[in-house]
Amino acid sequence: MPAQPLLIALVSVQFFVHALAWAMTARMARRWRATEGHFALFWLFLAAGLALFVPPWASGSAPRNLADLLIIAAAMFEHRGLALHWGRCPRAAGYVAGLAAAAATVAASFLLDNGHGVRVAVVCFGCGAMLAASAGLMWRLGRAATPFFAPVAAAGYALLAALLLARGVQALLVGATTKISIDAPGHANIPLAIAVLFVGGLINLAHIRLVLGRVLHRLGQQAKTDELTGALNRRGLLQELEQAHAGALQGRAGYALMMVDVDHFKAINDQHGHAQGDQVLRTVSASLRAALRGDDLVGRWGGEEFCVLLPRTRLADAEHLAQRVAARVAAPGPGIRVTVSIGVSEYGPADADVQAVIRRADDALYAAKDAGRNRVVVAAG
Ligand SMILES: Nc1nc2c(ncn2[C@@H]2O[C@H](COP(=O)(O)OP(=O)(O)OP(=O)(O)O)[C@@H](O)[C@H]2O)c(=O)[nH]1
Repeated sequence: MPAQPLLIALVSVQFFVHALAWAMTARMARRWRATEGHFALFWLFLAAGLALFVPPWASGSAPRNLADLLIIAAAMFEHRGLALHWGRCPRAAGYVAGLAAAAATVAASFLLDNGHGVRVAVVCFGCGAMLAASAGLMWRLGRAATPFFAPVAAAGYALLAALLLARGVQALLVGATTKISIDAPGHANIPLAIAVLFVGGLINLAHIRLVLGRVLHRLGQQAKTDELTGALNRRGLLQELEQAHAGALQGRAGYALMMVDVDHFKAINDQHGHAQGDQVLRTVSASLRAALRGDDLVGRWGGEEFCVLLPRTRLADAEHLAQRVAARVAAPGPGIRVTVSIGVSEYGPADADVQAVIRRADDALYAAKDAGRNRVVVAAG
């Protein structure tokens, strides 16, 4: 197969993959609604711009100038779509000003008939600036999600931007042929075509991996969060408890536990309805978090029962915290007034696993219920 059709076919495939990557990652990250308009406009402007390079328009100077502006506009929509995807919303005014400056330059060069160098430079600078902005965006925004792939995407965008900017400077210095053929011998567009092909592929892969990282992170968070209260669910808290226990067994600091149960919750449901009961659970969960310290972890153990992990805490301090929690929940407020019973236990070196510590806190909780509720009972060590 001759080189030119092969390269054109490969570059087209690259653009197609880019479209697929965009649509797929936007859907995965639930950013499709925010970006689909930009996606459509990117392809519309790109297709219209590229169409103007095809006969019968290909030979005219005016269509070529229009094509350049359409391609710059496409690059702008690509960049803004990317920014919206990552939760940024750049002001439209900046793009409009950039496009207006490009249009003015192209129009001036067209009127003054001062050659094609300016035209090529404008399209290279316009698209290069957008790619450089995308590089900055990927660097800043993606870094926190998946450290390796964000710099890869940023470097890909930066490389393409540098190539385009260099091509623009070259066009200004030595002029540019109107011929866009990508395999004409010695033609300056060959490195650009190859860069689009390979670096574009790399960017797409990095972007897919970045979005996957975010989606997996979100799913991981969801898997250990209780939907009703926003606290950890039983699985999430158990993971934390097992980690704390393993650390304590290895000689790191111990921990204490609180089992917190809402008193007479069935009666609250019966009197006020299930929705009000749900609201009580949210309020109790929020009160627990508000009464505790930054690294204490609250989880919903099931039904109306909560479990709290108190890292690096001795029994006496845990009891004090439990009293504070009980007082806070029982404090008068706008909603239904409830009280809680709390059982407290502490890790001991004889506890082979975390279940032993949980069992002691549970027994203490039952003792609090038996003793009349609305109280704190501390498990014997
Ligand atoms: N609204 C609501 N109710 C729930 C939820 N999960 C469990 N429950 C209800 O919580 C009630 C728990 O009742 P019991 O186990 O008898 O406990 P209690 O009434 O709090 O009694 P004591 O714990 O002995 O003070 C049951 O009626 C469950 O249906 C929930 O997610 N939302």
